[in-house]
Amino acid sequence: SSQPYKNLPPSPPRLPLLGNLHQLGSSPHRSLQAMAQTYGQLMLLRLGCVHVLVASSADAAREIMKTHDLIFSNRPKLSIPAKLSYGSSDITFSQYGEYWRQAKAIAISHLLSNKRVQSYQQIRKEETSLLIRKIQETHESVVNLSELLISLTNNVICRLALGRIYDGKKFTVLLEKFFELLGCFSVGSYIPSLIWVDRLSGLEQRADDVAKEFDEFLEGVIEEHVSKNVADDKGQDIVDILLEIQKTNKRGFHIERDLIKAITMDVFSGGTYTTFTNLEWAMTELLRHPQAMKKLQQETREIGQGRSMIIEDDLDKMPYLRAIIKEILRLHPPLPLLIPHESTQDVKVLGYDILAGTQIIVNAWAIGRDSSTWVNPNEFQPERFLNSPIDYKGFHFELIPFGAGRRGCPGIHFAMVINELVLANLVYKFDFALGRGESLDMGEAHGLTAHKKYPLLVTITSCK
Ligand code: HEM
Repeated sequence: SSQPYKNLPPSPPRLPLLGNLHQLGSSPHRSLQAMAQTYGQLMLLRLGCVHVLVASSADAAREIMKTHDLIFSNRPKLSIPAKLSYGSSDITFSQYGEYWRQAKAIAISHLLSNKRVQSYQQIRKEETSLLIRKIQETHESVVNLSELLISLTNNVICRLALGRIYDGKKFTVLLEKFFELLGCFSVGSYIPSLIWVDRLSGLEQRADDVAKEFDEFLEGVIEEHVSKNVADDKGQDIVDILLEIQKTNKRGFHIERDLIKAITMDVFSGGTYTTFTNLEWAMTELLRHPQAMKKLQQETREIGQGRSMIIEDDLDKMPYLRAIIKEILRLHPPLPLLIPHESTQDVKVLGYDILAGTQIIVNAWAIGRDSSTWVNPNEFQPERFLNSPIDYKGFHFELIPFGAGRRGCPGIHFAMVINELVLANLVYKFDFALGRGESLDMGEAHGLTAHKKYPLLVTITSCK
């Protein structure tokens, strides 16, 4: 090739123009895992015109997100996400640099800090009781748990971010369209000469339309905050905090209105479907594994002592709950391929030369199921975490559902308190059986997050 003196990672054979694109299939994390079994923990693909390095082992991930973290902290320019993030001027899709550093620092120290997350306790409690009440009061014999969980996560995020619930059909449909587009494959991002395919298919137009509609919605939300007509929560929501930082300019970093809107969108795009996906798979695996369900119920019922609800202070005393959540994140990371990174310099990784401008995909899904690290990697065995120091916070590279290093997820604590609280309460309050006709299909939907393809339908057999 054009770099004969370089020691490039192994590459599968490729087609002209497409490269390896046609091999990704509808479940890229699975196809890439299979390819890595032949080509190794670091392999170099060509997706259209783009060189893509795929990391499929904990060692390879550690090299990328720790040893050479700085070099790999850029994001590739992706045309559809750019349209949905004010031209990549948010945290998630912005290029590595001072702007991103400032924006991320705001998220970490002002919006998603432990103290801030703590301050939202009441909202989580209210929304969890509402979920319980909805289940108690349902007249249906079969409950669509997926629908209830998505509505819970949307409501919690809406209240924390925007100060009140926007649950009208219009907003729900807008969010759905937004996620669908984020997960869409854009041909033009990989084969620029085929950008017309995205135009012809209407993909670009749809992204522009959704971006515009979201922008108008967020403008309305900001106006409402500026004129202080927020109906619901008295505490400060994320829009309030951002407006205050803008006004006082206390970080010495001027916040444009677009950044306020872009960060608010990050909270939705980063926080809703991921959180929901985690809860949905947790309930699904528990229904498939009645022993684990029983053990978790016992744990919550011993701690709950017949009180009306599990509260956040109880969660620390529930090691089995935590083990279950880790096991779910290992088997079903909501973003199986994380979010792509990009290298900014030539660098040597595990003996291979990686060129500047290479796109990086870390297969967190495959790493979580790597048989050289995990015993019975495809089995749901939460006990494996009971006496194990392994955590998901980005220090143990065998379990990286939130990524790691500079680009790692800033919302881990924010998401996990919701998930622990909701899961603990669901199993504390109810006994479940599978809904009629539900055979627990384990299929994954295609798109941004690998949530369940079909909704989880359950029957409530008793209520405490
Ligand atoms: C179970 C829930 C969640 C999962 C599994 C998850 C996972 C991830 C992953 C895999 C990344 C990319 C890491 C990388 O590039 O290496 C990420 C980034 C990010 N997440 Fe999360 N996330 C979750 C919840 C949240 C929440 C609740 C928020 C905000 C309220 C959030 C905000 C973000 C942001 C802003 C980024 C971009 C960071 C950057 O590019 O510097 N996430 N998340």
